Amino acid sequence: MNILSKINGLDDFKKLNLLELKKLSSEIRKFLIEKVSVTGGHLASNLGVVELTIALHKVFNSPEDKIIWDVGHQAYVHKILTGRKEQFDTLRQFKGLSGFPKIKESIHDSFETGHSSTSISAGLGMALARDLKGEKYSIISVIGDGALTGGMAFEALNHAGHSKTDFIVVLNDNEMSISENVGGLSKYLNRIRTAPTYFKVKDDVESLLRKIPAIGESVVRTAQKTKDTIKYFFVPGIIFEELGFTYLGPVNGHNIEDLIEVFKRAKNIKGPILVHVKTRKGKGYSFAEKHPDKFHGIGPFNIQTGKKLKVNSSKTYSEIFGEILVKLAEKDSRIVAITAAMPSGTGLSLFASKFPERFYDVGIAEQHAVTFAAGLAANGIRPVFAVYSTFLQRGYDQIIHDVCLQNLPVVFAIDRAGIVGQDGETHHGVFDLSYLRHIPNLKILAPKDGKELEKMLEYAFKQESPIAIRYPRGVSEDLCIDEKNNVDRAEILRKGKDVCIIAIGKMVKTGLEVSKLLEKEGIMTTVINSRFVKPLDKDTILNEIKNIDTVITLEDNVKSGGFGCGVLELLNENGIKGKKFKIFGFPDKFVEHGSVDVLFKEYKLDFKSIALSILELLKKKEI
Ligand SMILES: Cc1ncc(C[n+]2csc(CCOP(=O)(O)OP(=O)(O)O)c2C)c(N)n1
Ligand SMILES: CC(=O)[C@@H](O)[C@H](O)COP(=O)(O)O
Ligand SMILES: [Mg+2]
Repeated sequence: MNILSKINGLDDFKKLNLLELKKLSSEIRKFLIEKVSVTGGHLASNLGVVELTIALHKVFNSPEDKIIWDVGHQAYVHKILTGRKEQFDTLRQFKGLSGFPKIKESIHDSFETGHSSTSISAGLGMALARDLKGEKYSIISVIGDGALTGGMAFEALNHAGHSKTDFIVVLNDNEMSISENVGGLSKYLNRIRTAPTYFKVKDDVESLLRKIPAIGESVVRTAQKTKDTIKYFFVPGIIFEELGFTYLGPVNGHNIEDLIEVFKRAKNIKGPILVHVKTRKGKGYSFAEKHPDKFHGIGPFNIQTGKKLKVNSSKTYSEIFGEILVKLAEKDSRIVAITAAMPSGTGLSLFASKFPERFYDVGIAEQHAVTFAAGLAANGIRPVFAVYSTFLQRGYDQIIHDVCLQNLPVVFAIDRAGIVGQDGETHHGVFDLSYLRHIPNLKILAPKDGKELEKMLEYAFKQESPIAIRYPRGVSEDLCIDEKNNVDRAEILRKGKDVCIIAIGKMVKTGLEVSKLLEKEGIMTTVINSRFVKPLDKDTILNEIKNIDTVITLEDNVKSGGFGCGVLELLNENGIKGKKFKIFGFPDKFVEHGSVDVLFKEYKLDFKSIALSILELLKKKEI
């Protein structure tokens, strides 16, 4: 690591010659593999953008010039070059280096990302602000071919193209989203990947055509009028040209010289430019090149074998969901499944292989996915949209306007609800209970374990109205199962006279642990597994708290507008007064990255901290 060890920031980097840059790219790859094999992280995307990032930083001058990384999972090389390589041992750990761009981490991180397809909108906003202030520098948005499938990216291209402002979009095309990329645009990009590199602007082609006697003026006129002409054959990125961009490319994204040349050219052309760069996801590490999906986001692994280090044999909630869905779909041919570019993460791969004709990967298009599900349901099909809690935030209006207003039987299987861990602020699923609970017609459930998820899914497909089931990231630890108890009622797990704990989802386990700990202190608790966030099982809850002075709720959602607020509303509406009441959930702040256990302790939501808080509460008089 001769060259890398001497680089402590962009000033050192800027002095390197081409040969040194080439060596540096190999050293960076080795460094990334070594570090991510220990901490885990988004390896394959970063291995693919080594030369691209080097060339960008060689041609542009960060932080004056601003680079915006779409999704931001591929910004590790940028972090290395901008003075953060020493922090890589702490990557994605609590208080350590974030896996995404963070303004507080560096002045070279000009905009924060985590969710996809935002970089062009943000870049355009920054470019137009620059123009308004009369300033001069470059703004570069780097977006992947997967992120380009998101609707926002198109909205922004449409706006940027006619804005005529100086703005560069770098399309990092590796033919992959997390899984294989999907859709018509992806097919179009595949076609133009093989075209010769094209550095001229569309107008040049027209003047070239004019000079060919056999073609001449009339063809140019026709070319200007119709889309199906020779002009479209000559200009590979015509879609972008028609939107108002100058298209440059396709360029080999692993050739630093070519990249430097194209970026220099882009820097000097006026108006919006799109540079199409072809890269290979996982480049330089055979296992990641072969399985870019597995190495997209990976836990600690063995570098020699490419195998994950920690293998937990228990099933994850996603796997359980996928398996049950297949069973249900075998019995009911109306059941179909939708994903927005997360087939494996949501556990839908099995369903996709069993029922390819009933499986839809719509790309990174959560809004479309929700309304598409509404359309299917409106025409007699039973869709389930399996989606991470944080990404469903994108579909909020569609849930209200297209699904719930018409009371359509769409099932939302909301994965990664609660704290997800190392991805941090942008990815924790701690808002869903609050952004869903106030929507009329929607039922919201959360299972205490995998077995209950199974029952809840069966229940969901029997409903004639929308229903959301939310469950956490990771493996399910089975608690007790009450065969007689249907999931349409709350479940009483323990009975006690001093405190009533009403818990939802994975916090039911915590509730039981709290209860056992308090019992050692002579405090007897009732523990209710609410199962429903909405509608609450009013009869069970009111009956159980009748003779108990202290009521607490547990949830892995923010407190504001969440499950506890729902219980509080229930008590209020039923005239229940004079009890001590406390909501345990996440506070009104963005929760940082770190392991799930560490974060629960940090926010005093582990069972010991909760038990201590309850003891405090019992000492106090009424609140
Ligand atoms: C709104 C949203 N939906 C889903 C995701 C999950 N996600 C993260 S990266 C990714 C694939 C992105 O593909 P691409 O932009 O081509 O980048 P690559 O990993 O290929 O470099 C997906 C689906 C996300 N971050 N944001
Ligand atoms: C960057 C991104 O949004 C995804 O890659 C996400 O990190 C996946 O999370 P899981 O590891 O929970 O599937
Ligand atoms: Mg890609």
